[in-house]
Amino acid sequence: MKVTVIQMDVALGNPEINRKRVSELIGSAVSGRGQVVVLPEMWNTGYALDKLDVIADRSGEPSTGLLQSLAREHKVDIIGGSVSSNENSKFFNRALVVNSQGELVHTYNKIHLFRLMKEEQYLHPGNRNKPFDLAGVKWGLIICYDLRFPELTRKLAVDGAEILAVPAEWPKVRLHHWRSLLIARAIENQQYVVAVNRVGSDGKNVFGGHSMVVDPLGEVLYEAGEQEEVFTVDIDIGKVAEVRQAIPVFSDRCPDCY
Ligand SMILES: NC(=O)CCC(=O)C(=O)O
Repeated sequence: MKVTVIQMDVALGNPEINRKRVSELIGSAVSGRGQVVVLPEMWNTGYALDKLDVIADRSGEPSTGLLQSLAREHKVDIIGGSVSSNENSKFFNRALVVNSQGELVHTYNKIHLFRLMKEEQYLHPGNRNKPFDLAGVKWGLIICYDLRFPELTRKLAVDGAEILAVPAEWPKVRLHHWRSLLIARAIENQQYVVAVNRVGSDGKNVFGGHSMVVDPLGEVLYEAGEQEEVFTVDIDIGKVAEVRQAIPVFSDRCPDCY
């Protein structure tokens, strides 16, 4: 399976520019190659949280419709990172996943809201997260700060996830945590990790890029730099079962003992 990561800048508070950019990047980078494409966190608005009543999606639109038509047009599955979405005046940081037939196959509202970027003042947290099927593979998806809560990723892996997608807006100042936690989640859960960070600045934070794909042994298969970049990595999903058989963490774990 080929996974294409779109490491992009996000125009603060300007969904029109961001939708245009996402359309261009998906169109030019992946047209006709039959891949899973992954976008970063809050790519429609960035963290313009005080303007969400005007600029956020309403019930996932227009972002869902846009991703559905791009998926159909380019015949790609899209893990559409996350977008700010207004549900009856409650705002969520919501992940959207559409398959290549243009069907919305998964949504997830970020559970752990990040106080350092004031999310808890503007957004409502999600309260559930389950794996989903895409391109014949079982995926888990968490959003950015969720990465610091290993029990969430472990539960997704116990429930069957073989690959973890991590859309993010992770500041450069904590890149060391980003890299270390992504590699740790891959090793401890013996799964691939596909992590997509944004680049650029929103005036308050400079975002670090370093999107990466990590294999189930914790080897970094590709790591981007700190500029916009689109890259594709071949994933051998059979490696998940191989590693889980070689080091049987999932049969040796003892949740009743701790
Ligand atoms: N957007 C986020 O959730 C940022 C999380 C972050 O920066 C962290 O250090 O955790």
